[in-house]
Amino acid sequence: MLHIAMIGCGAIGLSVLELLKDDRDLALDQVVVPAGHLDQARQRLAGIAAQARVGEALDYARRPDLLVECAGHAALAEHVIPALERGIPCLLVSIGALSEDGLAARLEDAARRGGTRVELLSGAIGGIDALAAARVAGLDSVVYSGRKPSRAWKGTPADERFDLDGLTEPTVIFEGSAREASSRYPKNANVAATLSLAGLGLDATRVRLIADPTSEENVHHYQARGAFGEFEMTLRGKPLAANPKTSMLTVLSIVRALGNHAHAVSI
Ligand SMILES: NC(=O)C1=CN([C@@H]2O[C@H](COP(=O)(O)OP(=O)(O)OC[C@H]3O[C@@H](n4cnc5c(N)ncnc54)[C@H](O)[C@@H]3O)[C@@H](O)[C@H]2O)C=CC1
Ligand SMILES: O=C([O-])CC(=O)C(=O)O
Repeated sequence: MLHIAMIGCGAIGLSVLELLKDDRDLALDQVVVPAGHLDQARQRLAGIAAQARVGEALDYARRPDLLVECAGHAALAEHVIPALERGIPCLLVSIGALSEDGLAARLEDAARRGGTRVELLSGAIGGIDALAAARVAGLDSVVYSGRKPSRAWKGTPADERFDLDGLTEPTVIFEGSAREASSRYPKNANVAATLSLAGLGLDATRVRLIADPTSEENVHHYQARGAFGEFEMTLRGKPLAANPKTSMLTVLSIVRALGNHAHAVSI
């Protein structure tokens, strides 16, 4: 039995728990959310994981075997780094946080000092195995575009620059490096950071973000070229009903990763 702690209990966290509630190899012991969200999290968990302790910090007395983060960028410094330092292995989806200066080095250092490992999950994108393998022989270019329905860009810097409700055709709302995309769009450009860390890095990976009033999908497309040859991938993800910014595949990638840790066979 694998005892897990979860950081965050929003659209991703609840969907993950719903899918895992009958898995006898996994037990959710703890959920961490900010102080203002404790009651809401307890209510949300009542039907699916009533046994879980809900707190604003991890209870190290009930040491989890594995911690999974699905909370947002701030959670890395607040919860993930301290857990790694104490030797708890961690799975992350808020990969864009690593665009912050020095944070990737702090994360790696914490894992080394704790004698443990941190795994960056593929989240809403696929092909990370191929991209990271291709990098071994050298990559020349990686170009990514992320296209989401207009409503997914509400509350982002694009909301200030564009009349999102008035758009009638696909509109480029950002063009630049993955580093800039990740820090300006923390809830919408984690995929850009994931591709960068698997591939050419945050500064050399080119990113285009698009608000598309004609689409109901989160469409991720990238093209990689290098010594290995080239490949191209398009992923048309369905957004979660509870959060239109987030694709369902993100949830499934966490469920897969947890299963791989808990079960006898991993794939
Ligand atoms: N790698 C990928 O492909 C993707 C990554 N993400 C990441 O996952 C995060 C969560 O996504 P959703 O569940 O859709 O968001 P959400 O807004 O529905 O839920 C966020 C949850 O985290 C909690 N939370 C917020 N700040 C926290 C903190 N500092 N410490 C602990 N808990 C905190 C909130 O109380 C809430 O329960 C996003 O912010 C994004 O960083 C999201 C989509 C794709
Ligand atoms: O869920 C998605 O489609 C991708 C996403 O939000 C991100 O890259 O942060």
